[in-house]
Formats: sequence, C-alpha cells, structure tokens
Amino acid sequence: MRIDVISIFPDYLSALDISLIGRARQDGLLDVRVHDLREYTHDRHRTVDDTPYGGGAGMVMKPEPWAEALEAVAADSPVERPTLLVPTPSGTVFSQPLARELAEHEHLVFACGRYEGIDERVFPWAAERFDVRLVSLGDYVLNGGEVAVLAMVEAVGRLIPGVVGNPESLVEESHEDGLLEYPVYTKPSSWRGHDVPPVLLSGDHGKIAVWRRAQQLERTRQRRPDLLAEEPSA
Ligand SMILES: OB(O)c1ccc2cc[nH]c2c1
Repeated sequence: MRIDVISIFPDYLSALDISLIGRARQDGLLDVRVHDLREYTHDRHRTVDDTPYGGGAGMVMKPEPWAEALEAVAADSPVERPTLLVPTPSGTVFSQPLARELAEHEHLVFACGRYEGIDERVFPWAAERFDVRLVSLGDYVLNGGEVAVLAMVEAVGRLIPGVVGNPESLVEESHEDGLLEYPVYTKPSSWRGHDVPPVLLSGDHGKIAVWRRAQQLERTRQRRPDLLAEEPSA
C-alpha cells in the first residue's frame, strides 16, 4: 500500500517512522510519503491560508496549494482513482469496518486541514480524480488533521498482512466482532490482593471461551450499549 500525507506540519507525522508502521515501511509493506503543503505555494511568505468569505473568526486554507499538491500526488499514483481521506469534525465517524475496507485499497492520500478548515471547493474538485471521504475520529475537535491521520494510518496499516507479527492478535480485538474485547491478565496470579479469575487458570478452554464471551457482552452492555443496537457478528 502507498500512503501520501499532505500537511503544513510534516514533522508531526514523524511518528510514522517508528514502531509498527516504521518497521512496515522498512520491510516494504508500506510506502509512506509525507508532503509539506507549503512546497506548493509560490509567494515569498509561502501562504496557505486567507480570511473567510462571509466573515467569522480564524482563517481558511486556500484551494490553490491543495490542488497543486493533490495533482502532484495523483500524477504518480499507482491507481486511476486514489482514495482521499480528509479528517474533519464534520465527517462520517471512522470505524473498524472502515479501517478494514481501507486496508484493501492500494493508494490512500490524507489531507491534513488546519485553521478553520480547507476551502470547501477543494472537495468537489478533488472528486474528479479521487474517491473523497471526509472522516471524523469522533465527537470532539482537534486543532488539525495530523493526529487523526496518525490514528487512521495505524488502524489501517496494522491490518495489512505482514505488518503485525501474529495475525491471530488481530482477531479477538475490540470491535472486530462488534463487541468490546474481554479483560486480559498475566502473571502473577495474585497481585496486591487482586486475583486472576480462577476460570483462566482452569485449563478448560471451553469454559474460558464462554467466560470471555460473557465478559465481552457485559463490558459492551456497560460501556457501549450503542454497539448492541447492531447484531454482533458471529
Ligand atoms: O478534529 B479533527 O479531526 C480536525 C480535523 C481537521 C481540522 C482542521 C482544523 N481543525 C480540525 C480538526
């Protein structure tokens, strides 16, 4: 998979050089390219923003630099229509099913907005060449798209075969089957007056599986009843 990220703070994305994603890049499983939006400006001050039409606080990101940056990325894309993901508080909520879908795509492009956002005209213009998705991490507001991109790249990248050492560890995770994950424990079996649930020490894998599923349902009922509105997958 190829991933391009466009930002006015490219150093924010340096976290993609380390750990799981960094190793996947070194192993050739991921081709991640980070671009400085200011490289696509032509004035002395490398201007990427201007005042909003209609008034209001803050600044809006100018369309021209975005168009030039996206054209440059599209020009050497391995696919006809790359997927353009734009983090925004006004987007559809990112989810594990969306991460699984995006992990199948060959070329993802992430546009990191700042200020009050990107000029709205960029999105219909980009839709001529990209599959444009406006995506939110949740009902809260960050100062820009970079943190959201780090989260999405990690959520998608770890699903690519070979990125996570043991693919088994991807199976029983929160949201993989529509439920929250069960609690986990390790040695010692008794710690500061807190004991590991005896069933986990029983060696009875059938009972352990039943207990774990019950824990998933209980946790989901308590913490995320909204997830139970949908039928959990088998
Ligand atoms: O909360 B967010 O995901 C987000 C994304 C992009 C911009 C641009 C300016 N504020 C933003 C917030």
